[in-house]
Amino acid sequence: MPLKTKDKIAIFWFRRDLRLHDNAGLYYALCSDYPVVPLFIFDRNILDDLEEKKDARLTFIHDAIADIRQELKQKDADILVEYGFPVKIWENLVDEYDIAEVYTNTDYEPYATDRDREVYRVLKKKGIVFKTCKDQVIFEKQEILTGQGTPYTVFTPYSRAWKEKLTDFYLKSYPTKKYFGHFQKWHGAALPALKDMGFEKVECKFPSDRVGNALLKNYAKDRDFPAKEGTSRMGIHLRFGTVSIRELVRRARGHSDVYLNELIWRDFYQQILSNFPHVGKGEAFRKAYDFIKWRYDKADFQKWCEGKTGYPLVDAGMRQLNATGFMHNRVRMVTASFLAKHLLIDWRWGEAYFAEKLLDYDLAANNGGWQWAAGSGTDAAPYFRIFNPTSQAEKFDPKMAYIKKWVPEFGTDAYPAPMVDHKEARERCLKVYKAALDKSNQ
Ligand SMILES: Cc1cc2nc3c(=O)[nH]c(=O)nc-3n(C[C@H](O)[C@H](O)[C@H](O)COP(=O)(O)OP(=O)(O)OC[C@H]3O[C@@H](n4cnc5c(N)ncnc54)[C@H](O)[C@@H]3O)c2cc1C
Repeated sequence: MPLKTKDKIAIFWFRRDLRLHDNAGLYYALCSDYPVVPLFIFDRNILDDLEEKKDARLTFIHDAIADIRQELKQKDADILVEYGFPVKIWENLVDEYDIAEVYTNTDYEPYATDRDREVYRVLKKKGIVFKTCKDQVIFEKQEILTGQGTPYTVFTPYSRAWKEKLTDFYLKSYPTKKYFGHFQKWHGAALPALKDMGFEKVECKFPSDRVGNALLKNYAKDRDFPAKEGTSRMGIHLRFGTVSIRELVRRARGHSDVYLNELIWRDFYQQILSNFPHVGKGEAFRKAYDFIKWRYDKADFQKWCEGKTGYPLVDAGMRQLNATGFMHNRVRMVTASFLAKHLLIDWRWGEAYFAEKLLDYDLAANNGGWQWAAGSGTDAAPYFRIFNPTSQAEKFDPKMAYIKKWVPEFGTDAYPAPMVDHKEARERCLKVYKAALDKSNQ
């Protein structure tokens, strides 16, 4: 049966939480007094900006929605899937259906915050309650503060406070399954195909959504070596919410403190973005670093993008990124540092390139990682500590297995000479950074 316009319903709006299990907002919707209709919007404000029409992230999202739909069908329920501009879509939905309440999970990115404010206005005009829930992080914005009531800007004390506050209460799973009978019973139209939205399905194997015991056991010793499969590849699942952060933290606790720490980094950068929104608007966390005279050299940037810098670890990383949409964390740090410090190219160019390519792209973590590498971010190592890409390769890829995989011509005449000399680039960087910081002190 189709969705009837006279039924009074609650809507649960999926965004970065594409799962039916352990989902906070969905749980509260299912506990409301109204039958629940799930909704997903393919958002043209985001999609229209994607130049690559074979974007694997779209395939991932589409697959996740199809899985949700499949599960709902077993309960005689369905999901409303729209394509367009969210505010406009909501204006239509409130006219068409008798909506009592709307539930969703908070999305902390600046675009999402602005969009939700607009949607709130549309709903309010009709007297519809809009409830947002914490789901994406363990602790949000104001939950972990210093003794002075200010946000932490240094990771180590933040992580200590985070661990002190953590109790089982924050990790409890939301038992949505118990309430699956509260979905509205109806059958909708087929999902819009990717090609109807101007995209193509990408044939690729996404990482599993499971983190095995062996991985957690060896994580501390293996995670820094890009040739090993030593990290969990949970990035894309956490980005789109196909895995619950509470579930992962429960797995990490008691198995790997080092892994838990990485999950805390994720919360840390989310709260930085919420508490210091200027970082999400193209500004350095430490304003003094915006005095740096960057080189906007397109040809050099292109060499970096293509993995043709003549520094094999940097090149391997960039080629892994271009070919797979993934880059190992250690190599993300080295490639980012190389762009900002060796090439003195504005880190924002690199940030944008990663945003386009990474399957696990997340504004808060990406911006945090880039600003860390450029020295302008939180908790930064002093700017004069500059990664040496050659010694990083010797230390973390000692048998050159990673390099040989991605840069097979390394060691032959076909491989380019280093595009900058490490020592000279280092000195140039120190000079330019110092001049900027001196200027900001004037
Ligand atoms: C320049 C730069 C850009 C980055 N861009 C992103 C990004 O767009 N999206 C992203 O999720 N991570 C980003 N990171 C952090 C990190 O590199 C990735 O989270 C990690 O490599 C993903 O692989 P994994 O899932 O196997 O990680 P694992 O090592 O298995 O870690 C598990 C999870 O912990 C979280 N995590 C781990 N390290 C960090 C970190 N430093 N900051 C925040 N969260 C972390 C991620 O959610 C990750 O999936 C970036 C790091 C740097 C230096």
